[in-house]
Amino acid sequence: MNQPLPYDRQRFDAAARELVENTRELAALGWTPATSSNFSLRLDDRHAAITVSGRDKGRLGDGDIMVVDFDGQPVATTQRPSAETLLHTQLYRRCPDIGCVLHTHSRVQTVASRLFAADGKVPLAGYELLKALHGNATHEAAIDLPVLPNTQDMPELASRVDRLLDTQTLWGYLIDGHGLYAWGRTMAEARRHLEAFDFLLACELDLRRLRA
Ligand SMILES: CSCCC(=O)C(=O)COP(=O)(O)O
Ligand SMILES: [Zn+2]
Repeated sequence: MNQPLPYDRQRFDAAARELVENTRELAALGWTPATSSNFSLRLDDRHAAITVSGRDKGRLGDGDIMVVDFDGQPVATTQRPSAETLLHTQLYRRCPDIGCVLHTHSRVQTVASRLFAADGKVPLAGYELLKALHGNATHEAAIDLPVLPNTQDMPELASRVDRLLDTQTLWGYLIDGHGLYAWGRTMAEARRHLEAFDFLLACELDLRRLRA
């Protein structure tokens, strides 16, 4: 006899559809080269739906989404979750409001992460588009997008993120030579944040070129 699932199956099915649709759209922008990037949605207070590791994110089907608990362990499946699962589940565990985490490797994100790595942050100020980030009501907002050193040690990376979150509200961070993490309360909000960061980083790169 099959064991009952510890999560709501209908909720998982809906999350899988939403993840597949949004992942395909982000892949079509060229933001998920060479199987990179990973995407997740909260299911409840202990589980998230997340992309299976190593899949071509432009060709995902429902079978490429699985469930993990907030320790990053697979639930009711033998599939292997994203290698970066811990960077998703740490946010769900820590912040009950966070409903969606998106990670991409666009060229703009990767170049900016290299350029600003030594400073540990990208200062973003004076842009109307800062209002796309939840909580910012005016273009006069100024934020620092953190840039963390890359490592394959996910617990180490997760503890750096935890330390940042201890002192500030964040909607994303860069990892040097790697890509961008962004999140939100819903898929729509997480996408808005992801797209806003990518646009603002592209502006900063253009300004650097034009001023050189
Ligand atoms: C070939 S991309 C290297 C791993 C990575 O950074 C990534 O985003 C994708 O890893 P996943 O295990 O989630 O497919
Ligand atoms: Zn990655």
